[in-house]
Amino acid sequence: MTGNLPAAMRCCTATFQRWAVLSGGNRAVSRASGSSLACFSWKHINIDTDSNQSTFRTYSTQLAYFGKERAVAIEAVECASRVCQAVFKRLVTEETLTKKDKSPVTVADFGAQAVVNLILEKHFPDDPVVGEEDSKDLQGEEGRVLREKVVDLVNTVTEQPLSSDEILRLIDRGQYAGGPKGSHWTLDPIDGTKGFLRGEQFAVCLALIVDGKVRVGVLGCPNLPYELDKPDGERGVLMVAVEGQGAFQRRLHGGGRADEVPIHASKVADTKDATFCESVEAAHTSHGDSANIAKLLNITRPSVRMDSQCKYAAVARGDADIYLRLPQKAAYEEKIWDHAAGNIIIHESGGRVTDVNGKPLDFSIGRTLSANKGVIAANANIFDTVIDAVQTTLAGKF
Ligand SMILES: Nc1ncnc2c1ncn2[C@@H]1O[C@H](COP(=O)(O)O)[C@@H](O)[C@H]1OP(=O)(O)O
Ligand SMILES: [Mg+2]
Ligand SMILES: [Mg+2]
Ligand SMILES: [Mg+2]
Repeated sequence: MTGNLPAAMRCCTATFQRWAVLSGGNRAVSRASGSSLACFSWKHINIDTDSNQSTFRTYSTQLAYFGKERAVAIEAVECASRVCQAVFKRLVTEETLTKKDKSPVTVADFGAQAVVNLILEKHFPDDPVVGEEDSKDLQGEEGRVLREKVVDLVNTVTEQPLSSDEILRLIDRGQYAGGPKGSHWTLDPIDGTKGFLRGEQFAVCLALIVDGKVRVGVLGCPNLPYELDKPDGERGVLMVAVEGQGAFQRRLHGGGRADEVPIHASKVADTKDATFCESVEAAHTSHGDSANIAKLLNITRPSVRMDSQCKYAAVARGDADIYLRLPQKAAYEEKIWDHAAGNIIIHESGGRVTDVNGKPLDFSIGRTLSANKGVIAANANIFDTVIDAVQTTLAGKF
């Protein structure tokens, strides 16, 4: 299911039709669901429940509760998702698509990173951030046009107007190097930029890493259907997990904590009954290797291709059973912001995640997962069988 085909042509079986809504988007729906920035101000942000709970960051106590972190991360992701949706509504047009103009997603990327960092700084001023973006492209005369668009965007959601220097500073709060000690956040302001531009799947991804391990993760998925079986129903899902506390989904701009329901990875025990998902982009994963792995596992259903960490979301709530991300090049190092939130959400939903060699993802090294190659996620029942098939197929290449 690629973005080149109209949604109606992308499905040929009942399963595919059910899935088309996930991997394919519906521009009309996602436009209609985008909220207007004009009616949104972050002064309305209301950190719900738990925010006054004290939080232990000394992880060895095992008492970490992370109530405030959870609530602040949700608000930051919701706010950034609204920014992205407003940009989509306003700036992505048939013309920008025809011209393959990426400027709307660039504006949204920088705007979303500034907004998340503003909210994190307000509540956790001492926490560094490993964010995907930096302000280099916004500086000087060369960056003026883009910078002005980002500044306008961010100032639509702030209580007081921020100067462009202040906004660049906020974006650059994301330059932390990461590592094994202490606390830091990791942020992908828009994961799945191509999905965003097509009106398909993308995600705002935020996670807290303490002493090298992911403890809190939030995924904002504005175009993900709330219920897979209701393809014409509402879209916009937020998933959240805290270590040891389970994984939950709720409506992205909905009823708050009262709206949360626990999510669980599937219980499929025979891989022949499994559905697997993978990137749309052939540059990000080997579709050839995944077809061979599927054959070994007797999987007959076509793969579901979608952009972004929404693939983790699909496995975490049992819409899919397996996520395969198979290296194309041995040299590519996955980035921590592309996996941290999805990783904890899978673990807390009862699923498992490792790299292609069965090694847990190591978030303690720095900005990249330099000790890992690729990513495999699956429900716990079939995980070992899947890793065996991956190993047989890749034959020690990575
Ligand atoms: N060669 C690669 N292998 C794996 N992932 C990649 C590769 N190049 C870019 N990416 C990252 O994959 C993510 C999107 O993944 P998906 O295909 O699952 O939607 C993006 O964050 C993108 O990073 P970036 O956009 O910074 O280049
Ligand atoms: Mg990304
Ligand atoms: Mg990104
Ligand atoms: Mg990027």
